[in-house]
Order: sequence, then structure tokens, then C-alpha cells
Amino acid sequence: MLLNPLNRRHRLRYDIPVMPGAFPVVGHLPAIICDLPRLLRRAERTLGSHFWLDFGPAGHLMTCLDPDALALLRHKDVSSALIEEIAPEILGRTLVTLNGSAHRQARDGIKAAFLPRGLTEAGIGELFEPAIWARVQAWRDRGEVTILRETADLMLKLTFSLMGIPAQDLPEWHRKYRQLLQLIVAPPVDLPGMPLRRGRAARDWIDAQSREFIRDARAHAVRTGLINDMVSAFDRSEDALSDDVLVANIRLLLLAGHETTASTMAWMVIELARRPELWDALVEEAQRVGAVPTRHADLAQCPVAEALFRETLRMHPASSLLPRRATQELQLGERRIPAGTSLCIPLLHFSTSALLHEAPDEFRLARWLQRTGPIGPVDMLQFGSGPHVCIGYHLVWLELVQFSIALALTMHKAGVRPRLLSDAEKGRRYYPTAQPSMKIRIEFS
Ligand code: HEM
Repeated sequence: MLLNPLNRRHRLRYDIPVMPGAFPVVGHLPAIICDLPRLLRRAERTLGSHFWLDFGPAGHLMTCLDPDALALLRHKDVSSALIEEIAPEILGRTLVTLNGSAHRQARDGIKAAFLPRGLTEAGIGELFEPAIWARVQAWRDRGEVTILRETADLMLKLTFSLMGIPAQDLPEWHRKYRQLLQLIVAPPVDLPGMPLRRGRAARDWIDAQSREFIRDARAHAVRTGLINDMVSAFDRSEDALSDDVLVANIRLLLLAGHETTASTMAWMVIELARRPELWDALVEEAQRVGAVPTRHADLAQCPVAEALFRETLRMHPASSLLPRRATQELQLGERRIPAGTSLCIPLLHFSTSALLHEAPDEFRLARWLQRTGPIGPVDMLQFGSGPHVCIGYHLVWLELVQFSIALALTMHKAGVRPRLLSDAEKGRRYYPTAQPSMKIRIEFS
């Protein structure tokens, strides 16, 4: 594991052990990025359920593997402002960093557009369907693809179309979006040609375009997409919010929905490729349904595709860790957590914890197909919980079921199925978004 062999000293901070093995400057980040499950297991074995991990520039985060930690996501004295400190350039002033009434106000102005009714009224399923068909048909014709590259590209296309960005502007958006992402890793050097300068310029470009979209929406110009709905909900809301909030959150939607969904989609294809019985069950369902669903109401006809989406995300949660901060002293199990403590809530650990799931390491569609109760917070913990629970949940569910059915229909008609050409475990990343290696190839034969 990527730990510093020279750092073996056992230390305590506020009576909680610090994980040894941190490097200067980057702390445990190399192990967090490349080997998080093993790092958490080793920490649990050697230190117990509570320990500090060193996130390099973001400092030490108290990590708790006890399922009680999930309740922190709903706790009134726990804030998500730490996310702004970790990624100020890219996430500053967005929903995910706000708390209390400021958060509620901003979220209320956006959330309706992402509920099943809002998505259906905006015709999002119909909007996505042709782009998904086109992409899987291209894969069939090519016979072999680098899967994460492809799903990332498809998701960017879908996310941009959601925003109503005209097709001719897509290449420029693509370029600016890639530059924006550099802000996540940019060293703090603001000089011409450096990632920080380029990333900021891309962010300002994207924000300026968003302001134009908002102006257009208000002027009732012909523009489809969720932005219209968001703007009118925003303007209807009782508390006056500045357009800056809307602009920052349009940027957040681009970021929050892209890599997470692309990673999940890639893992779905990988799981289908390495489990022939799964592929057969999906093909059977796709043939019975015969068409790609476009509305939420139709999703009930696709239980296998839904179970595939849920089980893939359980085994491979795209958001592995959530950072938080205690604003007051807290009690967590037996522990006293001082006010101001930075916290890490490891969704990845809970997603495959034997305390929460039966046979957690087995990929089992049956756990979803045979369940009788409704989906509860533990079943969708990969989307967070509490006031910040993911706004895109219904959208992801729709697009991933659409994708699975289109894939199964297209490939089955051509007499081919997905086959894995690479080692899926090699080169996995777990942070900031968990994803399979960029190099994994899938053959359709
Ligand atoms: C598989 C795909 C996805 C996963 C696993 C995922 C996961 C999450 C998680 C864990 C959070 C909570 C963050 C926190 O509490 O700190 C979150 C928040 C959020 N997600 Fe997603 N997400 C996905 C897709 C999407 C999509 C497609 C969109 C929209 C286009 C979206 C928009 C958001 C927004 C706006 C928030 C912030 C909500 C708030 O702070 O109130 N996500 N997501």
C-alpha cells in the first residue's frame, strides 16, 4: 500500500489514534486515491473504528467506521462548509457547501426540476433516448471500446443537453469543462498558462454562459432544458436570491452529475461483461419491454435494469467519502468529538459493510429483486443522506435504466455480448470520485 514506511509512530489527537504512514505534504492521499478499501480495513484492524486520516492540504479528518457516523449527515451541528475549504475554486458558493436556511432556499429553487414530475414535464427521457441509442450503436459498430472514456463522453453530452446547450456550442463547452476540472488539482500558482489561471478562466466563461441562459430563460427565448424550469422556480421562490447562487449551482450540476454517473455506467458494463448470467437476465427483460423507457412511470417495468443500477452502485459507490465539520462538540458512540473537528464519512465502507448488508461482497441482483419494502436511506446511501442528499437521484436512475435497456437491445440484435478485455481491479481510483481505470477495454463479440 502507498504508505510512508518512515512514519510508523503511533500518535493520538483528542484521544483518537492517528493512522501512521502519512507522507509529508500529501499525507495519506496516495493510499486514499489508489487503495482506499485496504487502507480503511487496515486502520480498522490496527486502530479500531475511529481514527484520523491525513488528507494532505485539507488536513486531518476524523474517520468513523461505525454506522452511527451516517447520522452525522443529518446532524444539526454538522456542516458541509469544509467542502468549500477543500475545493474553493470549483465548489465555492454552491449548494453542497451551504448550510441551514441558505442551503434550503437555494435547494428549493432547484429541486423540483429533478423530481420525477419535473423530469417528465421537461421531457428529459425523450431528450436522452436518441443520444444513448446513437452511442451504443457506435460501440456495436466499433466492436471494442475503452469504456470509461466512452461513458464520460456520453454523460457529458447528456448533461449538456439537459442544460439546453445548442449542439454547435458543444465542442467549446467540452474544452472549457476539461479546463475547469483542472481546478481540482491545480497547484496554487496563478501565472499565465498554469492550470489555476486556465481553470479560473474556464469557470468564468461557463458562469458567463450560464448568466446568458438565465437571461434567455427570463426573456422566454426558445431554449429547452432544465435551466428554464430552474429559473422560473427560482423567480417564484419567496426569498429573493441573487443570480450568483443560480450560476454557481448550474456549474455544480455539470460537475456533480458527470463523473459520478459516467463511473457507474462504466462499472455496469464491466459487471455485465464479467457476469454472463447478468447479461442474459438483462437481455430477457429488454426484449420483454421492447423499448427504452422515457418516463419515470415506465421504470417499474424494468426491475432487472434497476437492480443492476442499484447493485453496481452499492459495490462501486462513486462518492466514496463525504467531508464534514462539527460546529459544536458532538458525542459519537463513546467518543467526544470537539467543536471544529473535520470529519470523514466513508460511504464506501458502509456500502459494503456486513453490518448493513447481507453477504456484502457478493454482487447479487436478488437483494433488490426480492425485496418487499420500499427503498430506504441505507439502500441509497451512495447518494448521501439528510439535507444534502443527491438532487440527481431520479435522473441517474432514469438514465442508467435507459442506457442498460438500449445496450441490451442493440447488442442482442447484433448477436453480440460484452466481454472484458482488461483486469477490472487494476488502476481503480477511489477519490475524489471513485472510478475504474481509464484503460479498461470492453469487446462486443
Ligand atoms: C451515480 C451518480 C451520482 C452519485 C453516486 C451522486 C452522489 C451524490 C452524493 C453522495 C451527494 C451528497 C454530497 C454531500 O452530502 O456532501 C450528492 C449531492 C448532489 N448531487 Fe449527486 N450523485 C450522482 C449524480 C448526480 C446527478 C446526475 C446530478 C445532477 C445533474 C447530481 C447533483 C447533485 C447535487 C446538486 C448535489 C448537492 C445537493 C445538496 O448539497 O443539497 N448528482 N450526490
